[in-house]
Amino acid sequence: TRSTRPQRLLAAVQKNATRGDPRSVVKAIDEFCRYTEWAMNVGDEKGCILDSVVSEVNPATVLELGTYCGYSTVRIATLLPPDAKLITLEFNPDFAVIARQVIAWAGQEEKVHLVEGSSGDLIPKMKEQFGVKSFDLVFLDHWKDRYLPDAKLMEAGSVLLADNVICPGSPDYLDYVRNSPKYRSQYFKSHLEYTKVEDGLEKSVFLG
Ligand SMILES: O=C(NC/C=C/[C@H]1O[C@@H](n2cnc3cncnc32)[C@H](O)[C@@H]1O)c1cc([N+](=O)[O-])cc(O)c1O
Ligand SMILES: [Mg+2]
Repeated sequence: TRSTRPQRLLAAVQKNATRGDPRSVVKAIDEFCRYTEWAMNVGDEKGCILDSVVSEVNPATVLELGTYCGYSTVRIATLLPPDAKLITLEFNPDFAVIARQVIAWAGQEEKVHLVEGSSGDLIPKMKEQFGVKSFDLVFLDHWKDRYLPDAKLMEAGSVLLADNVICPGSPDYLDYVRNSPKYRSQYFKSHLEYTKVEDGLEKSVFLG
């Protein structure tokens, strides 16, 4: 049967990236998605904004919602100190299988804990299951209609960084974080990965 897009993306990583070199994995995925087959990774342009926010927050604990193929997982993990923890949630087992191999190829397994399941179920269990009361940084890049309900599950002090607030868009989430006194929100204008369409990231600092 025909391969899936994540399988073709992984094959491109294994063919073109150097094992243990996370930057070469990021580059291989970006080249594959730009010149061969588009895929919904945060991409190189928005990825640089993601990198700058991760470096600024310098988090000890990170939660990523929506692993997909592990592109942003690798970008974030590469910037974390050895004792930092990145928990990434993915409910599609086929995507999880691919992401684990991309993360391994990049040599980032030690810092990454990929948990299979849905954010709505897992976030309430974070404390008891992983001993993490709150995260220093949360990267939201999963189904756009889950951003707001999941943000409300996590109001325990952290910086939220959301992908795609313009395209495909998450209007209810954007309205909430921009108008709630609990957040100081900031928009980073960019483009939808590998295209000229406008998109951006929204960084929202929880004020308590
Ligand atoms: O739709 C987009 N992203 C949805 C991402 C979805 C990914 O997160 C997982 N997931 C979903 N809810 C989950 C809940 N819990 C765990 N994993 C979950 C899905 O299994 C998938 O791996 C998207 C679309 C475009 N686009 O141009 O169309 C561009 C982008 O950058 C995007 O991120
Ligand atoms: Mg996205």
